This record gives sequence, C-alpha cells and structure tokens, in this order.
Amino acid sequence: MVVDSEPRSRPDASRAGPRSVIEASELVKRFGDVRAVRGVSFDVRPGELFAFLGPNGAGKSTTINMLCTLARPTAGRATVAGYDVARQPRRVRQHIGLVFQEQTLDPQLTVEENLRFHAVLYRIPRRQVPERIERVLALVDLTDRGRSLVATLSGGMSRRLEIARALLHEPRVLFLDEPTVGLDPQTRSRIWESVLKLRDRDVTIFLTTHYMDEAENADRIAIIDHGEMVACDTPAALKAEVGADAIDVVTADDDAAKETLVQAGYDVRSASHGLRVYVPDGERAVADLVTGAGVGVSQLRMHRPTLDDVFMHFTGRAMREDEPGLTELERNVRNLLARRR
Ligand SMILES: Nc1ncnc2c1ncn2[C@@H]1O[C@H](COP(=O)(O)OP(=O)(O)OP(=O)(O)O)[C@@H](O)[C@H]1O
Repeated sequence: MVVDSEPRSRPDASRAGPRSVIEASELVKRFGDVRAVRGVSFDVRPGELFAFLGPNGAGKSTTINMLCTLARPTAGRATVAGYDVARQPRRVRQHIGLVFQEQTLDPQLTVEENLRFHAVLYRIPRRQVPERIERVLALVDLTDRGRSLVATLSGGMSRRLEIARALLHEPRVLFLDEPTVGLDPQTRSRIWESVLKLRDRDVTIFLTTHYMDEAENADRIAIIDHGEMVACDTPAALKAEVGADAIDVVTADDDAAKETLVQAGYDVRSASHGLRVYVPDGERAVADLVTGAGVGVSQLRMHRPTLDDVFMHFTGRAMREDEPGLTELERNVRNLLARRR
C-alpha cells in the first residue's frame, strides 16, 4: 500500500467522538442486489481490543474493508483515527496497520528487507528505520531472524512478521483479519503473546476471528449477522445477557426431584441424563438445590454461559459449525442463502 501525499487535511474532529478511534455510523455496502452490510454502527475506543464476530458471509470482511479504505461505503460513514474513510483514505491508511489472511510478504527477500521495503512505502525517516525494525522484531520475538529469507520461516513466524511489519509505521489501529486461521494451537498462542503485548502500547486492535478463546481476550465483542449488528458489549456482559447458569444434576429419582424442584419455583428441564436446572447464580444455588431436590443427588455439574452460547443465542448458529468438514459447495450454498435474505 503506497501512502503518497494527500492534500493536507485534519482529522475530522467535528464528527469523530473524542473518545473513539473508530466510529462507524449506519455503514452500508451493497454489491448489486447483495446487501452485504446493512447499516452498522459502532465505536471503538483508543487502546481497546475489539473483536468482530459473525458467521460466514455475515459481512465482517466487507466492514473491515470499508474501515481500511479497501471498499467504499455505499451509504453511512466511518472515521478511523479521526479521518473519514471515504473522503480522507490516504490519511486513514497512514494510521492503520493491516494483517489479513493472505500472506503479503515477499518470500524471496529477507525479514529485514521486507521491513525496509515497507519503511520506504510509508516514508519512515531513514535514520529511524534500524531502531524501529529492531523494536518490532523484538515485539514478535523474531530478533534473531532478521537475515533469514522469508521463504524459510514457518507459518507462525511469517504471521508474526506480518504483525511486525504492520506496526513499523506506528499505526494507531491494527486490523487483524483472522490472524491465526489455520495455525496450530501452540503457534496461535505465540501470536497472541505478541498481540497482547500491544495492549500496553496504546495500539487499538480491531480483530476478526473464528476462535472463541481468542475473542475472550477482547475488551468488547461485536456480533454481526446478515449484515446487521446483533450485539456489542464486553464478553462478561454478553454472557450475562444470554442468561442463567445451568446446573446439571443426576438424582436417585429424577422424576420426583423434578416435581419437587418445579414446585419450589426452579426452572427445570429433563436432560438425556438427569436434569438441567437454570439459576441466575449457580454458585449460590448449589446448596439449596441439593437439599431442595428431596432425593439423593449423585452428580452435579455447573455450566456457565460461554461465548459459544452467546454466539448461538444471537445468531442461531454455532461459531465453528463451518469447520471442520463443511465442503466448499456447502459454504457457497450457505452464502447464497444468506445473500437472498
Ligand atoms: N465483491 C463482492 N461481490 C458480491 N458479493 C460479495 C462481494 N464481497 C462479499 N460479498 C457478499 O457479501 C456478503 C458478506 O460477505 P463478507 O465477505 O463480508 O462476509 P464475512 O462475514 O467476512 O464472511 P467470512 O467469514 O466467510 O469471510 C456475503 O453474502 C458475500 O457473498
């Protein structure tokens, strides 16, 4: 991405909220008849780790592309770092770093050469370049690989190098679109070590992911479905919104226990093995439940809502139902159906 000189322009402070580093207002994107994004609004505060989740075809990439100035909104507006994505795209690009799924490094160049090339594109003053390269490589734990050809790096190292490169021009916002997709758990956690270090550096992170354990790291999560925002809050608040804790109990006589508990006012469902009781606060309810069952309790297990439950609640689908085993054809059919809605 070449950042050339756009006429001097100032951040659009009149409109961007003073506390928001990203502000999207009624963003819309149509591709012909396809309404990919249908009026999405949200804001991201400085230093936040903001996760964007949604099923396949929900509109995540389209939204991120509009924020990164890679796609022009059909309607609505957005500012990033105070600049309008449609009217001041070059300014926006100066203040953002991008790590997308596709590798964009040159495999025939060394790690340092790739970074130096990026420094030229972003017009980083020459005398600052060595120190910046050293800093970003240390951040992603690649200090000793500066002279290695990128072609010789593992998938995880390449991804960490992409992050390092995206940070070289000191962006205010780092966009990570599925940064760990297809990588093994150990490599994913290495990448996350680097990402989480950024939290102390006042870099705002806008992330899309399919991995719920990664979304747990977010300060806030937005869920998008069929091009619309269906939820946006902290992981804890979203889980609380989904509702009650569930306690699974197996008793000496489940039918009798169910009757007694229902009479005592509990929300009880029969499960394939035992009973499931929904309570607002599982930890407090356990003791009362054991005595209230009226018969001997042989097993008891508490289940707190997870982000998977949250995702299911808001989208009606499991987060990872597309993986594994969904064929390309099935994915395409699903996208087609999503477009028709
Ligand atoms: N260039 C395009 N032309 C036509 N339709 C498009 C185009 N880009 C995206 N779409 C459609 O817009 C909708 C949203 O797509 P988008 O790629 O933003 O979803 P997503 O949430 O990123 O999905 P995934 O997780 O599969 O990447 C889908 O129905 C998709 O088929």
